[in-house]
Parts: sequence; structure tokens; C-alpha cells
Amino acid sequence: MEIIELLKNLKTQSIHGDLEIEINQIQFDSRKIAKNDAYVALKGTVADGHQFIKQAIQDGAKLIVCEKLPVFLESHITYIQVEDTAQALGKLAGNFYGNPSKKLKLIGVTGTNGKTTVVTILYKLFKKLGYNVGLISTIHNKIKSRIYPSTHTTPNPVELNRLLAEMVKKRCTHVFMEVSSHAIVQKRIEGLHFKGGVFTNISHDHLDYHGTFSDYIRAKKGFFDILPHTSFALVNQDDKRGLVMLQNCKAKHVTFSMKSMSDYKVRIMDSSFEGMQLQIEEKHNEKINGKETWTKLIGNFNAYNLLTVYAVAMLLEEDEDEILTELSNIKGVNGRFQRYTSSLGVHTIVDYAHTPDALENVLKTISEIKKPHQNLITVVGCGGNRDKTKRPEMAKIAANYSDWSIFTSDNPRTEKPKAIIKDMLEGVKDVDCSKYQTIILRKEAIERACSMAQKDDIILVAGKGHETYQEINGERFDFDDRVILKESLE
Ligand SMILES: CC(=O)N[C@H]1[C@@H](OP(=O)(O)OP(=O)(O)OC[C@H]2O[C@@H](n3ccc(=O)[nH]c3=O)[C@H](O)[C@@H]2O)O[C@H](CO)[C@@H](O)[C@@H]1O[C@H](C)C(=O)N[C@@H](C)C(=O)N[C@H](CCC(=O)O)C(=O)O
Ligand SMILES: Nc1ncnc2c1ncn2[C@@H]1O[C@H](COP(=O)(O)OP(=O)(O)OP(=O)(O)O)[C@@H](O)[C@H]1O
Ligand SMILES: N[C@H](CCC[C@H](N)C(=O)O)C(=O)O
Ligand SMILES: [Mg+2]
Repeated sequence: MEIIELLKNLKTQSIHGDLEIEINQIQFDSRKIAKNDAYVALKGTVADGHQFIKQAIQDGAKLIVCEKLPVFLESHITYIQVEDTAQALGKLAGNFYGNPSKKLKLIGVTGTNGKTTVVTILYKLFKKLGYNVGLISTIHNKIKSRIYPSTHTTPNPVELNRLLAEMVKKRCTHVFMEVSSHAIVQKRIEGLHFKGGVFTNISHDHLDYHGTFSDYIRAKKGFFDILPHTSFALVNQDDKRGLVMLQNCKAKHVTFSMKSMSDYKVRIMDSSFEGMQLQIEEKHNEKINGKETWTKLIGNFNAYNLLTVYAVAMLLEEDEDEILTELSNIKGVNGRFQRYTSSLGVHTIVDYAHTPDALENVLKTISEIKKPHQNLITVVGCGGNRDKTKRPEMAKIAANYSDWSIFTSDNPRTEKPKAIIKDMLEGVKDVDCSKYQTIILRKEAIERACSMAQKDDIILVAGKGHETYQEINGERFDFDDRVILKESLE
């Protein structure tokens, strides 16, 4: 594509060089530059991409997009100076791929917990409703039924626009994507045209990256600030920050709740280990009031997730009865409250709870459903090189709700597993030490839980959900909580 085309609607500060040059690909990592590529210099958390401009030119870059021009400009290179390269990257990537988001009904879901669950159920629902659907999520990305691996919850702008363009080509009409707070701050979603934005909730996570909780809230709000008036902003009114997201938001304001009057409301009529009976109400729709649906998912938090899905589908003008019928057939999401009962009657649950709030929700759900004679054994660890302050909180919650807890490793990354567990133990100083133990190796910890469990007991293995690896010192080893549980119990 010619540089001049690439620059459409992009605010530039200065332009130096030829604009009629063809560009092969857009890169923001000098290590990936090939002949005739464009290099966009980003300021990162570790490095400043401006340092690598010279390297990028040596490796074949023809266009440099930067905030600060190099002292010497080379005559055969085109330089574009912009105020914010991260912002420019989104626009350039959109132009490069023909702004695919304009041709799709793109819904973005943000929030600390529930993003993957909501987008995955939306994907499944809209498929059942007969559409060609795209999915962008932590677990994987999907175009119709084809799976593409995902490296991030929200891909970088180039990858993102490439995926969306492929979705357009494959005639997708709807796309459901997760919008992480990192992606908002790093402007990975810049230039996208959203039909709707959803806020699930906000609780403690990622303070290593955002600094303070207020900054984390501000990051999430950044998504709602960019929604256009033609879109909708659907927020959880029961979350203290739900309405904050709507302040100065141009999109149509829509709320959902379990507790108070809002546009969409849900009530749990009945629940067991097998599922829940839900009743949904809609403020301006008499037709729906009192209608019930059975779901195979359980837990308060899943009632919220299903209500969110219902509301999005209604806002996209689907038929309420069809939505409710199809929702009752949906089994759940890989690695989210995934249940399995052994031949000897031990119940196991694998869940991706890796925040204090998620862990508490899952444990609360189990405690509410379990009978007094059933013991609850929790195996949990915390990730390395991530928010340390959630470690003691997660250990405390596990110990408070469980009859027995085993603290172990999650993905230690480059941290020492022992040090991570030590941080966790800070949270259980006041807890009777006969209620927990520590076992560094996750496999051993799960095996120990299995050997302790009697018939009817419940084992929760939290933190890794769908993950099929354990990351230790930059290396990923095969590891699947569900496989270890089955091997140990059968
Ligand atoms: C903290 C964070 O989000 N980091 C992301 C960020 O990297 P960075 O800022 O550290 O990059 P950097 O190393 O400082 O380099 C700055 C720039 O120079 C470039 N560079 C660097 C070296 C070189 O030789 N040449 C070169 O051109 C880099 O490509 C980059 O453009 O930009 C990179 C490119 O987009 C991302 O891959 C990287 O994600 C890292 C791997 C990561 O782990 N991110 C996680 C925390 C994340 O984003 N998670 C959220 C989910 C959170 C949730 O669950 O809610 C997600 O969306 O996945
Ligand atoms: N609506 C919700 N409110 C609170 N907790 C939830 C909710 N939905 C799911 N959870 C819990 O959070 C865990 C993670 O859920 P999910 O993967 O859907 O969230 P996510 O926002 O995509 O997380 P990530 O930031 O890692 O991508 C689940 O395994 C469950 O324990
Ligand atoms: N999306 C989460 C994943 C954490 C999963 C957990 N297993 C860990 O490794 O800490 C994050 O980037 O913080
Ligand atoms: Mg996710």
C-alpha cells in the first residue's frame, strides 16, 4: 500500500520524504522488519522504540513513524512525525487492512473478571442464532469455527486489524472481543469502530502495571470515553464503578443489575451443582417479564455473565425467546468452573480464578451449594511477575472458605516459586495453620488434594483454568490441571 493511503485521517506533525512509496507491512518491533516495511517507534515499559530506528532502516524499513525525528534524516527514507505513535499505529493498521471494524458489528467487553466468559458465550449464542461470528479472547481467537492461537487477551493493533479483515473476508457479521486494561492504555484498540462496549466489573488486579486502583479504573473508563454516539455502553450497575464508566460517555447508556432497578435485571430462582434457573426482566419490555430460562452454568457471577449476554443480544435486536432457548443449551466455557466427578465420587472444579474477587466468587458459589458433610479442598497459586499485592488476599480467601487449602505454584515466570508462596502466606498469619499447607510443585499439590479427598468431597484447583502449560523461567512446560486431576483420581 502507498504511504499516502496509509496516512488517511492521521494527524501528522511533519512529513519528510516521498509519499508515493509502497509499504509491505507495518511493524513496531525492529527485530521483525523486512524489506519495504514501515517501522512505528513505540515507547514501551522497558525500551523506547526510537532507539531502534537505525536498526529498522538497516534491515529494510522504508517508512519511519516516530514522535521524535532522528538528528540525521536519510534521503531514501520517509519520516512521519506524530504526537503519539501508539495512537497512530492503530489508525495506520486500520487503514492498511481497509478499516475492517467498520464492516462488522464489533462488541468489546472490558472488566476485571468475566470478559472471556461473556465473549465466548456471545460467540456461541450468535453462532446458534445462525450468524458467521468472530471471537477475540484470552483462550483463542476464532473466525467462524476455525481456531487461531492468541498470545494476548487483546492482540496488538496490526494483529487485531489483520484478524478483523480476515473475518470480513470470511463474511462474519458479528465479532465479540475482550478489551484488556493493558490494551486500552497501550491504545491497541485505537481507530476501531465499536457497535457496543460492555463493562463487567472491576476489582483488584494488575496494580503492578497501572500503579493505583484509581489509575486502573481510569484505564477501563478510557474505553467508554472513545465509544461513538451510534454505539451502546452496557454497564454493571451493581459495581460501584459501573456508572462511572458512563460519565461523559457519548454512547447510549444501558445498565444491568441483580439488585436494583436497571434496564436489564436477573434473579436466580433455583441453583444446584447442575445449573441455575434464571428469571430475566427488562425495563421497557412487558413481553419478557417473568420469563425464565435454565442454564448449565452456576454461580452468582455467571448469572451476571448470562444477563450481560442476554442484554447484548437484545441490543443487537435478536428475538428474546430465541435468545433464552439457545442460552439454556450452552454448557459453559473451557477452564471456567469446569466440573468433573471421578468414578469414586470426588467432585473436581478447575477454574481460572486468578484474582481475589474471582476466587471469592467461586468459593462462595461452592460453599452455598455444598452439603455440610462435603469437605472443600482448594489448590491455588499466584502468577510470578504480576501484581504481588493480590497474593496474600488470595491465600486468605482460600483459607477462609475451604476446609483445607494447599498453596502451590501457578506460572512462576522468572520469580522463585518459594518467594511467591511466601507472599501468599502473609495473608494467612491469623489463620489456624492446621487448615493449610504449602507444596511447591503444582502436580504434587493436586495429587495431595486427590489423595485426601473422600467420596462427595470437592476439590477446587484455581488459577490456570484452560492453560495447558506452566511457565517457568521463560520456558513453557506441558501442564494441565484437568489432566493431573483425572490421572490422580482414576
Ligand atoms: C506490559 C505490557 O503489556 N507489555 C507489552 C508491551 O511491551 P513493552 O512495553 O514491554 O515493550 P518494550 O520491550 O518496552 O519495547 C518498546 C517497543 O520497542 C520495540 N522494540 C524492542 C526491542 C527491540 O530490539 N526492537 C524494538 O523495536 C518493541 O517491539 C516495542 O514496540 O508491548 C508489547 C507489544 O505489543 C507486548 O507484547 C507486551 O506485552 C507483554 C508480553 C505482556 O505480558 N503483556 C500482558 C501483561 C498483557 O498485555 N496482558 C493483557 C491481559 C491482562 C488481563 O488479563 O486483563 C492482554 O491484553 O493480554
Ligand atoms: N462476572 C464475573 N464476576 C466475577 N468473577 C467472575 C465473573 N465471571 C467469571 N468470574 C471468575 O473469574 C475467572 C476468570 O473469568 P474470565 O476468564 O471470564 O475473566 P477475564 O476477564 O477474561 O479474565 P482475564 O483478565 O484473565 O482475561 C473465572 O474463572 C471465574 O472464577
Ligand atoms: N490474564 C491474566 C492471566 C493470569 C493467569 C495466571 N495463571 C497467571 O499466570 O498469573 C494476567 O495476565 O494477569
Ligand atoms: Mg480473558
